[in-house]
Amino acid sequence: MSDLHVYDTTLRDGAQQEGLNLSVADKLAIASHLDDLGVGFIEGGWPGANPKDTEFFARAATDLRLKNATLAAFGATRRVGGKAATDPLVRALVDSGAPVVTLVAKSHIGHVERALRTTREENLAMIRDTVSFLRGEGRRVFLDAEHFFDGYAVDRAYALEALRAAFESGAEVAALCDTNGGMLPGQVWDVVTDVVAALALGSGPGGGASGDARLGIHCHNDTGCAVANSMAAVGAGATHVQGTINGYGERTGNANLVTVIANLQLKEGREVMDPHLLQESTRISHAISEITNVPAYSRQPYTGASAFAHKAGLHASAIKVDPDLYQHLDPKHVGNDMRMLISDMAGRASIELKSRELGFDLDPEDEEDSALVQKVLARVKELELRGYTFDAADASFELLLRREIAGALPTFFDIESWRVITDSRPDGDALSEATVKLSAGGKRVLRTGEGNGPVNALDQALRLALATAYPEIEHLELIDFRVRILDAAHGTDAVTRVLIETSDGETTWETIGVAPNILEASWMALVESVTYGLLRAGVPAR
Ligand SMILES: CC(=O)SCCNC(=O)CCNC(=O)[C@H](O)C(C)(C)COP(=O)(O)OP(=O)(O)OC[C@H]1O[C@@H](n2cnc3c(N)ncnc32)[C@H](O)[C@@H]1OP(=O)(O)O
Ligand SMILES: CC(=O)C(=O)O
Repeated sequence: MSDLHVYDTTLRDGAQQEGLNLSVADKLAIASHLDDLGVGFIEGGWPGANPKDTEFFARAATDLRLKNATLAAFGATRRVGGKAATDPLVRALVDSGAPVVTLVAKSHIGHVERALRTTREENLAMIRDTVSFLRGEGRRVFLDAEHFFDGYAVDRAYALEALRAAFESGAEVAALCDTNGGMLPGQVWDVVTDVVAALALGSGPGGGASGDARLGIHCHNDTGCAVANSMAAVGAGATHVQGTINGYGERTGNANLVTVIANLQLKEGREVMDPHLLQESTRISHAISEITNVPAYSRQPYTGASAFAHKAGLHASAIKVDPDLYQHLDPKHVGNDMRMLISDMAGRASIELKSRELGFDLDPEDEEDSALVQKVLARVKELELRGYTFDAADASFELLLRREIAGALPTFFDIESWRVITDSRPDGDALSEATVKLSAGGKRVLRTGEGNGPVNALDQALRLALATAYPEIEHLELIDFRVRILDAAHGTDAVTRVLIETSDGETTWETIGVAPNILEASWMALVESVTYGLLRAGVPAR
């Protein structure tokens, strides 16, 4: 295994993302996932800065059993003119019990003079005093050299002096921070190369810094280069890399740690972590999205839902021969999957591969299968012209395919008719009432449902009508409903596209309906959603 430190700051810098607010329980749950992923260090927050972070460290001491990672507490150097030993925020770092303390310190002379409003000597004294004190308290100390790259451009000698002060006082790591995120990879490479030489680093164990000292990197993504900058720094000699899961962080975020690790390991051949743990990265990235309540970014490299999803027919036809022809690596390395998307850009190969993904092995050499593929393809193209979008409604595509394959789709129910009315009421609210007539379980059923809107009422009525024949329907929940008016420029020619997301508590699926009338489109998507739910549950037609 390589000697590179993998340092995660999701719980500290990640939590500085706009709209992200983690409870102590959330932080503990995320820390567990990070440990499962195999990161070396988990920065838990800033104890003393807010009660939540203080409590996190207190609870971590009793509730968190880390297998792989070491916990780090983040904080600042002591106050100007004070003493580390009596600084309450420095004391809180010790009291956190974390074995590692990461100190943010100024290395940019402009920040020393204008933000700290002190002298260059006092800033260096703050670094020395705080690092020495924490070392004396038995802590490993890492230093985050804030605004290092901008500071280096203004006064290289002073920026280096700040790092020397930290190392001479016993810091193990000095992480160069691109705090404003404005750097480009070439600049980072040049600066890190120079710092490694100037501080005579690179002669230590593992090709790292001399003695136990290491140079680290902490990048923000303001130029869209956080990952590339982190890679450049590691290439130039940094042996400690910081980042966050899903690239969370202040402003445009931090370097996405999974992307950095996967790049180093799978592209550059460095053994950063156990390959089995890397295979957990997609699952863990998504599990953490659930906790943060920030929707997973589908186009995220390696772990995104679309990272190995293929839409173009030409891609599919080559992938049929060998997936490597249109994929930069096997998604299994990061625990992701290849998926075929069906749309009007599909070709026969797309339909064949998607069918295989769904468990239907259609043989292109077989005349019947080939005709079926051609028919499905033609149907998809015709429907997409009318406003369907099957790449957002996988479940509806599966139903379309099954309708063409003899015996692949049971007839769960037959709709006779449906109707909705909406009443305005004296209290100002409007209430909708829907009536559905259908046959299921060998009986004709008529049910009425009420709802706060017409689609809600239709959903209720459909469920009531099916409940006796299919009690399994109780587990299905409509979780999202999206409407889009297409070709609105044509006024009355406009059609409505409705996408419905449904859950059975374990998984979710999307269905689609397209019609000139919004209620008709909604009804189509609802019927598809329920049909697919019954199919997934393995229920026989009754
Ligand atoms: C680059 C980064 O992202 S570093 C992480 C930043 N994270 C955060 O700021 C989140 C947590 N922060 C907080 O809760 C609060 O800002 C606290 C508790 C740390 C401080 O709060 P307050 O005492 O009210 O001070 P305030 O936030 O207004 O100002 C920060 C003070 O720290 C000083 N300071 C800034 N950097 C450092 C440093 N590296 N070392 C010592 N002091 C510093 C500032 O000069 C300022 O001093 P002043 O009060 O004499 O003006
Ligand atoms: C320390 C830190 O988060 C930064 O400089 O960006």
